[in-house]
Amino acid sequence: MDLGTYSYPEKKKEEKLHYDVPEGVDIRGRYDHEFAKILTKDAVRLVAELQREFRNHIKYALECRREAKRKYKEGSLPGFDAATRFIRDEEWVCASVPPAVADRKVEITGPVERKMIINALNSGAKVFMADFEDALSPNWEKVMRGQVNLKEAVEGTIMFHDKARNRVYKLNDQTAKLFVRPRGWHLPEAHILIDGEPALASLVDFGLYFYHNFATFRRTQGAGFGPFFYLPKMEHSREAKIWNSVFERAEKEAGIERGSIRATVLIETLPAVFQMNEILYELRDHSVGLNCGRWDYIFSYVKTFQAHPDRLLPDRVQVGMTQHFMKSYSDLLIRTCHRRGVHAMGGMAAQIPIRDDPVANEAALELVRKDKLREVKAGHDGTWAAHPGLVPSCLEVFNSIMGNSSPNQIQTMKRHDAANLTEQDLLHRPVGVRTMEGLRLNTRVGIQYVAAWLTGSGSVPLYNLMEDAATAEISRVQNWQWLKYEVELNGDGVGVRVNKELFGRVVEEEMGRIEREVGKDKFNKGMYKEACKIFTRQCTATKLDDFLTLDAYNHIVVYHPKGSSSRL
Ligand SMILES: CC(=O)SCCNC(=O)CCNC(=O)[C@H](O)C(C)(C)COP(=O)(O)OP(=O)(O)OC[C@H]1O[C@@H](n2cnc3c(N)ncnc32)[C@H](O)[C@@H]1OP(=O)(O)O
Ligand SMILES: O=CC(=O)O
Ligand SMILES: [Mg+2]
Repeated sequence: MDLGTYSYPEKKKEEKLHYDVPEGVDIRGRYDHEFAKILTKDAVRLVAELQREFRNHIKYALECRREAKRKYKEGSLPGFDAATRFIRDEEWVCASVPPAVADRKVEITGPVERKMIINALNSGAKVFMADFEDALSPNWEKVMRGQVNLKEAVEGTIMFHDKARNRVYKLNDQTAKLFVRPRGWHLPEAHILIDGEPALASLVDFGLYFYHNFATFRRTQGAGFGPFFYLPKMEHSREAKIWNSVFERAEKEAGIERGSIRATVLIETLPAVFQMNEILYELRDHSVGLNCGRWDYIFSYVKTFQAHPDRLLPDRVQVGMTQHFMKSYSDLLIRTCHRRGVHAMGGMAAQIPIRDDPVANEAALELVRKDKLREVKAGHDGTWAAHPGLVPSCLEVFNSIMGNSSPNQIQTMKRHDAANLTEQDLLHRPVGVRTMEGLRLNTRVGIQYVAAWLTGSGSVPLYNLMEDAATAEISRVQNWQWLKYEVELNGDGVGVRVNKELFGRVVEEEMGRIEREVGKDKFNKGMYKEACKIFTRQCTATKLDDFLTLDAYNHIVVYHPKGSSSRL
């Protein structure tokens, strides 16, 4: 048994080896005999077929996003769509919840890394959301190893040998149920070319995982259903409709019943909050709820209102779930999901355990408990935990309100009171102040996150909080917006305005602080200077980049054989 260490083919041989792919497909990622077991001709054929069938729909959906953005930039506000009022008004429900995932009180999340997968599946959480998205830096090695790891996880054979600690990790008898989050529609997988174009990362992650695991998963985990997915960053129900068609196509290909695949959609963009019924409607045979992706939601609020200086956010730390627009979003999500018979999942508190400081650790845990108590009392059926150390507390809070034996509150917390939430509630201006420390923290966190991402870590602990692509995006777009409008830092009492000169000084000083904090050696060996360049450019660009990771992705693409050209 291979315990997580891989023997690579000799260099000379490696260059001659290549993946056996179907016509029209070219794989530019490094050859590895483990990856070749994932990139089989039939598995890649499914990905290629999905891409050929859906690429134009996806391109159109992305074009619609750009068109909506143009309107918001001209002053429009997102809102409910009059044309789909009938979907919101009529009574209908989604397909019933698969018994295997009726209870989702606590879901742990984490990147698709071997040790993390084993720890997460063993954590005592009901579900593990294995992430190719916010928590992963999607370089070729991570993405492909992630697929290898998930296959072994579904087969139940996954193991890891931590040689330094002489510790072997393997699965317990009882494990969490697996959900997989593929990357968003906007991201390419540059190492796979289909008909000369980069593959759509969502379809690569979905297609390869589905192909290799659907049969085993349905037998061992899903009790006849599955596989299960989380779907990120959608802005409109037309995007959910594409996913629904992708699922139907995959089910047909696999010869399994329609409605076997189930997915929870993250409501994590501002436009999508006005489309929750419509999204569930499109996916009604494949849905298993919605989730409050609070961090991307805040990012999306800034992005949507990038040209609305009257809607600037206060410091990032002040934009919590008790802000009126955030509370309204969570209440409406619960109301919508329960009316349609599916789970209303809560989101991620950013606090993580603080190992070396019991007092600070207890304070962090208390913040998490408070957040979870608010969620369960509001009617959420479950929540996310970033770390195994948080799972018992989250579970205890949910059980204390729901009772150990109730799997969810779908039928008991209808939240009729939230039916009257308006566009004004959902767009309510956030309250709070902006400070120099807010600007500094955004900068310090943003640069360190990008540095980690460039070296292969998509989720990192920074200042005792979990940081991932979604939280880092808030830091980036907030700096951009403050710079663009030269806002006054009104919380410090000194009335300083943010401009390029001030920002330049802040970047320099914060780079100095990072160097002191991480140490000269780590700083010099790391990618902090490159990260600083990327982050600073994005904060000061005239036009706001849609995603931090799109630009940064170009820095982690490695073609094989080396030197072959990029077609991104
Ligand atoms: C906005 C969103 O999209 S949220 C969802 C996406 N984000 C995430 O999924 C973040 C998930 N969390 C993490 O990645 C990690 O908890 C981090 C990076 C924040 C902190 O990780 P670490 O610094 O390794 O934490 P720490 O040192 O306390 O870990 C202790 C142990 O718990 C494990 N662990 C920590 N987090 C997780 C996790 N989420 N899943 C599984 N195991 C975990 C570690 O691997 C380590 O295991 P070991 O004792 O066997 O070696
Ligand atoms: O994906 C979750 C989020 O909060 O963003
Ligand atoms: Mg997100």
